[in-house]
Amino acid sequence: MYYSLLSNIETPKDLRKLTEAELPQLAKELRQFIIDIVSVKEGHLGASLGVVELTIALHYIFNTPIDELVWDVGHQAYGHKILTGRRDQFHTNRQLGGISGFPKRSESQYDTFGVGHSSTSISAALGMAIASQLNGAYNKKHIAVIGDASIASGMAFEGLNHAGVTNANLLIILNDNAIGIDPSVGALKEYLTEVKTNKRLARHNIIKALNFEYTGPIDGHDFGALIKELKRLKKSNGPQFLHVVTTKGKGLRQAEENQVKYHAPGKFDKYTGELVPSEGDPKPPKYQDVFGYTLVELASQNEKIIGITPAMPTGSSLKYMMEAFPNRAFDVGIAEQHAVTFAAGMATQGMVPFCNIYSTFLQRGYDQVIHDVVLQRLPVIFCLDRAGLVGEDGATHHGVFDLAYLRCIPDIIIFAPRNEMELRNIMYTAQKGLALPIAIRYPRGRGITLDWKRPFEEIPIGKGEQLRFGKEFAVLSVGTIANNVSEAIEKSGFTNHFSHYDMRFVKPIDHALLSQIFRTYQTVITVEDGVVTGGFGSAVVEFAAGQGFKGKLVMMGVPDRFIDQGSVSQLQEISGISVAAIVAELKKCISDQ
Ligand SMILES: Cc1ncc(C[n+]2csc(CCOP(=O)(O)OP(=O)(O)O)c2C)c(N)n1
Ligand SMILES: CC(=O)[C@@H](O)[C@H](O)COP(=O)(O)O
Ligand SMILES: [Mg+2]
Repeated sequence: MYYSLLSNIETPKDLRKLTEAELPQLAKELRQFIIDIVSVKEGHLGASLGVVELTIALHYIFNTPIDELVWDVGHQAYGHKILTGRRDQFHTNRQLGGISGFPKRSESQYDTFGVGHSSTSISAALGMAIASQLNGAYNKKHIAVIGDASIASGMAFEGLNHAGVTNANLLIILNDNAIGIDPSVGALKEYLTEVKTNKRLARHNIIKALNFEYTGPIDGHDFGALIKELKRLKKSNGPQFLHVVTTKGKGLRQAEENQVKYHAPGKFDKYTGELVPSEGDPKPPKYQDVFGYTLVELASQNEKIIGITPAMPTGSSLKYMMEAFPNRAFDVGIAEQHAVTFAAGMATQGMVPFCNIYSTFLQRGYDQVIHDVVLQRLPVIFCLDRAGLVGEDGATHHGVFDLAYLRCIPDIIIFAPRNEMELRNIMYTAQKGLALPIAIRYPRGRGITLDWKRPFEEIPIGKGEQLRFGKEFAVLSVGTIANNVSEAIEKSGFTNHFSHYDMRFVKPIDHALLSQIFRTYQTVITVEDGVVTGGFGSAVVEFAAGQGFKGKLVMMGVPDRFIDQGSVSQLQEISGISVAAIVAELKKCISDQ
């Protein structure tokens, strides 16, 4: 496609030179540009297609970057990036060394706030707005664009509650497409549906009740309606709320019809919209599916089992239990804090809650883990998907902190399966009844074997395993990074020199096995796909110090800095936990001997 208008836009100043009549043509080009690139480079699609008109209208009417625009989550900000100086870099989106898939302050002055996790936009924009007033910048507008799923989160309510008693120059735009990644849930979603279909409700508008000037709902694909309303809102002050209705995936038939799949569809044909089929032999299952299918299997045997996900039924594969046992599986919306405490409540009643949360998103429910679950020794089973380096989502999404942030809590069991069978077996073990809560962390992506659905076996709590015997050195790992270690030992050329232990449990760590290791070896290497600071290796080092170990300890793990986006193998290389990096360390042990 020839981008007659888009190719002339370097910044929103160029956009503002267009006539209103030219905006629909620009929208067409911007949509096509996003499709052209995302179809081959992958990324989030539906959300950005849905806000093309809104993005153009906001930069057209408001004086960005002086007026500050905050995108919630940020997965819908591709159009914003392309219109704000990053059109020619957009083909590097989410790749190593390229631009981030989310707004990022260090990337552009138009990215006013770094995002990736949801529901922060109202608080951030309110902070900016009140600070602007304190700084005497009374005419600056602060705009938060938030989706219907993200506004249902506790943080968003906290921001609304505060904003409603201020005179901040804050405009909140609710981009209501009635879907998150999966269909939106909850009473607020039902309320918004009624507002859209039954205007009588407007008299009892909850947003007005919170002291906002409310307008809408308006059609977010209609430039006439958008421009008129934004011009009006630009002139008024105080907390304002504009309810905009859009269609996720707008402009690509398949993306409109299958909004869940086209949230982030992978590669697709830019002309037909059809997904590019994955080729090759049958593949081992994704860990999320091992979790999802195993939970259904266990739930059919144990009626106390409950499944909980905060807004990720597809990503976590809890959807299988939601289909099989709709009364015992809950999507609670983007509400990690609630999900954790809801699970705690269930546990007090003798239920067996499996609370599945992406490792990175559990960070939001940290106090709930400590105060509501662990302090009360409630046997909640946390399944932390997307642990370790997740790849192209980058720094906001890597699940690398969990071992460190959980390990410092007393009375919690922490386990990382080495493969699919271990994930199944620890789920089986946990639902039989543990005296303490347990966190089971496993990575994004696929396992290692097609033959994963084997009979259940109980896993002894707190016991590690020796996988390989070698005479000189001990390598200790937890979780699936064991596969890198095994491969590295094979490739090192010194297989007889290295013992390999899968410690399995970071807490309680196997003291008997560690004692034996430190009595036997003078060099011990730990490997983990989490931060070295405070993680598994730290636990081993603390133990060694307690034993007065005088030999050499090497800790391999994610270094003490944020890791940006790239493929998992690229990021493992950067972090020093790739097969090649481990081989190099093993060879060094040999040469230092
Ligand atoms: C705290 C947190 N939990 C979960 C997610 C995963 N997530 C990313 S986008 C999304 C749905 C957002 O839906 P909505 O706000 O309606 O925006 P839309 O995609 O419809 O534009 C979810 C659940 C996240 N980014 N942050
Ligand atoms: C924006 C966001 O937070 C999600 O869309 C996330 O990118 C999903 O990650 P997975 O692709 O690993 O499910
Ligand atoms: Mg939505």
